[in-house]
Amino acid sequence: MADPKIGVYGLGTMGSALALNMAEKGIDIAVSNVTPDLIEAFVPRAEADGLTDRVTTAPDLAALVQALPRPRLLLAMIPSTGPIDEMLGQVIPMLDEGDTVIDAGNADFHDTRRRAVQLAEHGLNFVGLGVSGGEAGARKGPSMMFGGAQASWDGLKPILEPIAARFGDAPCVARLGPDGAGHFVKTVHNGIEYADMQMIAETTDLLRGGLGMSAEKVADVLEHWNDGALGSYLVEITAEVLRYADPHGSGPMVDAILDKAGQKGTGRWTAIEAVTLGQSATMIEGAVAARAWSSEKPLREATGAAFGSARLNLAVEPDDLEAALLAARVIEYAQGFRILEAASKEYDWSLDHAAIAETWRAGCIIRAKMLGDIATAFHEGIAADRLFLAPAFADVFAVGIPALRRVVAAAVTAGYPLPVLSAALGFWDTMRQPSGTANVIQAQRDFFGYHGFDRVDGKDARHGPWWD
Ligand SMILES: NC(=O)c1ccc[n+]([C@@H]2O[C@H](COP(=O)([O-])OP(=O)(O)OC[C@H]3O[C@@H](n4cnc5c(N)ncnc54)[C@H](OP(=O)(O)O)[C@@H]3O)[C@@H](O)[C@H]2O)c1
Ligand SMILES: O=C(O)[C@H](O)[C@@H](O)[C@H](O)[C@H](O)COP(=O)(O)O
Repeated sequence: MADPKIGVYGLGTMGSALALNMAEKGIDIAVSNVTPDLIEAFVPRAEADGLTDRVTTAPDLAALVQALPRPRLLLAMIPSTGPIDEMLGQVIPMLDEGDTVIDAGNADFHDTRRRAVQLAEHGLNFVGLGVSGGEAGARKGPSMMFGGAQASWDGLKPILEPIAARFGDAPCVARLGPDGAGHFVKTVHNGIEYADMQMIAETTDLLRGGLGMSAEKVADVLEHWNDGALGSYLVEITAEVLRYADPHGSGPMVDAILDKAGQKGTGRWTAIEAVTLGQSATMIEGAVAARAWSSEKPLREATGAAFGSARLNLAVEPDDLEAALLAARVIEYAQGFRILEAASKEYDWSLDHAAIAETWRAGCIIRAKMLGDIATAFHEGIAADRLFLAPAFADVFAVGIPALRRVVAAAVTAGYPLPVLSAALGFWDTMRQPSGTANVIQAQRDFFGYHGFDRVDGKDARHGPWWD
């Protein structure tokens, strides 16, 4: 058996899939896990795929480090909170100058920046690798967002490119910047994922609850949309899940699922970073809020009992829903790239937004046809804070905004909650106002707090007459 090129620590859902992907692409690997069960479970899977010759199993972290030739490449696919710090505490003394540790989990980029500094103090490299695509993506080709030194990228590229998803011939992996840049881009990816999932759920509710369609019929509609400009992994899988019947009951499987959404944090982190960077991403915030509110089912039941939960007849056209969702999706990506641009400036990352869009074209959860147009728009020079002004989307908005307005108006009138679709319209109508309402805010702030304001005419009088 040849020397392993890389070690994989953590053989859970993602780690085991990524390891098999590497072995399948001809990369010799060593693997281990904190508990032996997942190591034992991994071996027969490697055997079943005919990959045993590529795999060295190690009983624990120390043996895994020993199994790796120097300079070592050690990839961890474990929870990126406490467990990664625990692991680093154990492994740093075992490693030698020039070795590299890769955190491929969903880490908070602040932690990644801190860990990069920590390892550098020991002459070690730390890479924050955002990995997207779920289990299937990890196994057959994920999208990967690399944050770390150029030298680390040069060393890992021969491993990451062969295992990555491909859009045409292009591998969906790129070095996006130093230290936390990769994990930050992955976090925003997940924020957009939250907003897209919520928008599709809101639209499904309008089609089922509002237009009385069966789950099967909605699946037909989404499948049709997926053949068009809305083509994307999330529209595709929503159509698929709507077709499943409940094996333990009767009716559609989705109706057997409790309407309380989980969240592990990346959406929340995106919203927090956006606000901190002065880039409020209302669609992502709306999606995070919708998940949080969904967990308060008893309160929703009590409020419905107290004030009625009935919804009125909904008068919308399915074509309007399609056009509205498409326009809202452009705004959702635009809000995402505004956060990325703000962070790029704040942390001096010089993010290449076209490369980010290209990395998201295949393998990841938010992969969508639209990402091709987005990448082209950036190559053609659109600024990252105004993707919605790209000529490629002018027609989308010409049709989609009036449709979105009709959909939101009808839904609001009929009592259908649209935290994310309505946020899209709120953003659009705010950004297209040359003169907004902030003058009143400035007057109020000055009135109660002497905060001052700038005058339209530029005159040097920063406080109102209420102070005279
Ligand atoms: N699932 C996804 O769709 C997905 C996609 C992209 C990224 N991610 C990220 O990938 C990482 C792994 O997720 P997963 O879905 O593979 O989770 P998972 O199936 O729950 O596996 C977690 C892995 O971490 C190990 N582990 C847990 N606590 C540990 C500790 N204190 N020290 C060392 N190892 C520990 C587990 O080993 P034991 O089971 O033996 O404890 C297991 O190997 C997470 O950061 C997650 O956010 C997940
Ligand atoms: O890109 C991906 O492969 C997914 O986004 C992945 O990272 C994971 O499934 C989410 O983090 C789940 O997040 P929630 O549990 O917060 O929905």
